[in-house]
Amino acid sequence: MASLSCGVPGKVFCSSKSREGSINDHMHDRPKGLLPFTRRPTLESSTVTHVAVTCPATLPPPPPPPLATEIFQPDNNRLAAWKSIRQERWEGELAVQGQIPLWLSGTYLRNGPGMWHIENYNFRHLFDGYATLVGLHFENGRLTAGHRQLESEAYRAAKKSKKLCYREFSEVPRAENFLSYIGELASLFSGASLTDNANTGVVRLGDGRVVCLTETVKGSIQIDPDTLETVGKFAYADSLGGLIHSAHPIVTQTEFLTLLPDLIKPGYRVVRMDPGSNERKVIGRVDCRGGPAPGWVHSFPVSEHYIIVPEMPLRYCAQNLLRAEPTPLYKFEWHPESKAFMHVVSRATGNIVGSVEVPLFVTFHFINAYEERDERGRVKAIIADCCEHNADPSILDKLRLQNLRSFSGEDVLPDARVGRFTIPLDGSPHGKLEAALDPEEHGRGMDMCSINPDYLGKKYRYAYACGARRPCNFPNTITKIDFLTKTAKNWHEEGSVPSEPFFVPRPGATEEDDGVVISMVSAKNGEGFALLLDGSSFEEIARAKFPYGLPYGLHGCWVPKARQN
Ligand SMILES: CC(=O)/C=C/C=C(C)/C=C/C1=C(C)CCCC1(C)C
Ligand SMILES: CC(/C=C/C=O)=C\C=C\C=O
Ligand SMILES: [Fe+2]
Repeated sequence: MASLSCGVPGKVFCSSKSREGSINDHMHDRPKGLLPFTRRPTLESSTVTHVAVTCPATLPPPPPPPLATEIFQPDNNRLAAWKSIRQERWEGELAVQGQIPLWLSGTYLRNGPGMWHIENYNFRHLFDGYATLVGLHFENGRLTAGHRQLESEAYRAAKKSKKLCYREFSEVPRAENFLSYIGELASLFSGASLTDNANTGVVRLGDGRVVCLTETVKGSIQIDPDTLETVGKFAYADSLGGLIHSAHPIVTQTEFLTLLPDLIKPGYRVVRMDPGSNERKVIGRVDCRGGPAPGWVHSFPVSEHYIIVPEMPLRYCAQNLLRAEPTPLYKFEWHPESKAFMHVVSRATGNIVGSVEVPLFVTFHFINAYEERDERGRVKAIIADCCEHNADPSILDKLRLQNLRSFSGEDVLPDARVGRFTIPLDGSPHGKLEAALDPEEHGRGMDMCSINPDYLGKKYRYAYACGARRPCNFPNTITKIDFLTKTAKNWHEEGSVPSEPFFVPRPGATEEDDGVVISMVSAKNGEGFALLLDGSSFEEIARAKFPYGLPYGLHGCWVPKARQN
């Protein structure tokens, strides 16, 4: 029986029908000699009928004992971070150790690729997995939690046909014959074969709608933040076309800004959408200054008056898009000769007010940006911070599931830092890129960042991110960066993998770090828990264990509880 039950009494969706899945022994990406990581239901068997019942206060069954032939690695084998979620959905109240502040009222939603297989076929890369949404509902110091698979077309088609039907980050459906290969090439250009598996992030628009996103434009899917149910496609009501966009739009109460890379005439369109509207409007365009294709724009920063468009030498690659087998850089290519640039677009006019060459860089995530003024109050430079991988694109391949699942104790996570760009607006041709603090402060690991949202685009002092306690193969600490003192405070629990720390400010706060930091942790012993740290002291204030291990997840958002009256 693969169904889950709750750790505390509560409303739980229990499986009315389920069967233990076969052991997956066809893992194409498993190192030779290692046996399966876990028993788990097949995709089919996890598609169970769910009935809301009240469960007794039982703990879930312990994980199955390893088979006699299994090589048991106590430190590595139980971690749930890189294992597919075992059931489509669950919901229940969690017992809380510690104190949840009473002011914390609302829902933290986290999205991420939580299911990395179809039947006995295992995906290659972290970013390939089908989206799993996790929700934490905080109210009056209590916590109700749950997860649910996102019902994208890609996920539904895979369940129905028991095979991959759309192109994921690294996975490509197998063409059955030459004619179907030609058909697939055509459908790649029309976008029909691209995934809508919105597994990267989730945002709350100014009008209250909640949308899951990935890098394909068609992968914009609205969900209900209370039930985690899929509402339907978020269709853009404009004729901008374009197949891909930044996975991280800038979303505030008043706007939605994103970048649409143009692969035909290399450049980026800067677009804006109002709350309540589905229509994006172009506010500017940046032509690339180097390379055969635009640089990858997983994210970008904004300051109060400007949108900053990064042109990274890790560029989209048309040939790699067509390949059935991935290259070490997947759909991208490293072009150091094409150089790197930062462009600055005025929010008011859409004009380019600055464009400078910068040192080569690799980043997924920008942290924030702000304007520096001269003594007469004129903006003289933009400061833009990012999680920078020392201009080494190999980080992308380190996120292959085989690498993540096979930690041997060797320190294999490449070094990263907080990269701080200084982009002059006085016409100088070059900008600077330097470490904002000594990377040893956060163990030379740096990714998955957040800030106090009230400081978006403004001068700020603190950032929260995942850092490293070495040796490791993935960021394994939660770190609070203080840009003023150039120091970091670090949370770490041996063998565990925390997801992106998300900062929620206390209503009425006057200090930037007055609030809580939420993260979901996959623990070494196979368990999963929600963790709350005090934003200021960075001490743990509460944790609440899920009745099952949590797969790793990427980005989240906060949905405040609607005020009554
Ligand atoms: C999870 C994450 O961070 C990134 C996901 C990126 C995806 C799903 C990218 C998909 C793509 C294709 C399916 C083809 C076109 C290129 C590209 C945008 C990389
Ligand atoms: C998890 C990650 C990088 C970790 C490297 O240290 C990147 C995630 C990117 C997508 O959101
Ligand atoms: Fe991201």
